[in-house]
Amino acid sequence: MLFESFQIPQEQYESLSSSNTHLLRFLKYKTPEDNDTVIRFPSHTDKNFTTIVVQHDVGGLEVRTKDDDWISVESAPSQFLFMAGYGAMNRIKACHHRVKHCGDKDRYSLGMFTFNNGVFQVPKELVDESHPLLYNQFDSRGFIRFYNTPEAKKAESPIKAYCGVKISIYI
Ligand SMILES: O=C(O)CCC(=O)C(=O)O
Ligand SMILES: [Fe+2]
Repeated sequence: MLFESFQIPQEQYESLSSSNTHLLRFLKYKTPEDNDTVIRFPSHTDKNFTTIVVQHDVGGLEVRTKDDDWISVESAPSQFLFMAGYGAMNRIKACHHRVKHCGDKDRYSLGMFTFNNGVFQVPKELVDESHPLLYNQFDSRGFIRFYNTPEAKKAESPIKAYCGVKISIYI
């Protein structure tokens, strides 16, 4: 669906979408000991390709907008948040998100993390004069290993630090 929305022909994305691995993770956040609002999962972007999160009963998930405001994602049975993980599609930015959890109830959420296997390359349909190539092709598993290094941790954008296209200006 994601590739189709950018009018990428099926033969182009088939190899990308057929070599994915999905990880379904249940998360439980115990009732906080004090009653102040607590950041339970600090702001981050995911290191996989895309993520779907659904919250059960207790909300708290927030996403950061391009103006650096935080907006909360409603917790409703029919509400799923679909977000870009490393955001190497050239057009879609990685989604910064966090979890704030307060009150007197445990919080449960369910996340489905989709990983690319092998080498990821920005589809050429997403590169043009207004959208120059931002990322060199990279090994998705290699990026996961890089993500836990001190270099990635101090980078504003781990994916840019790993495989961002470096622009040289000659004067
Ligand atoms: O628990 C949530 O709502 C989000 C969890 C999350 O962001 C993560 O596991 O990467
Ligand atoms: Fe996350």
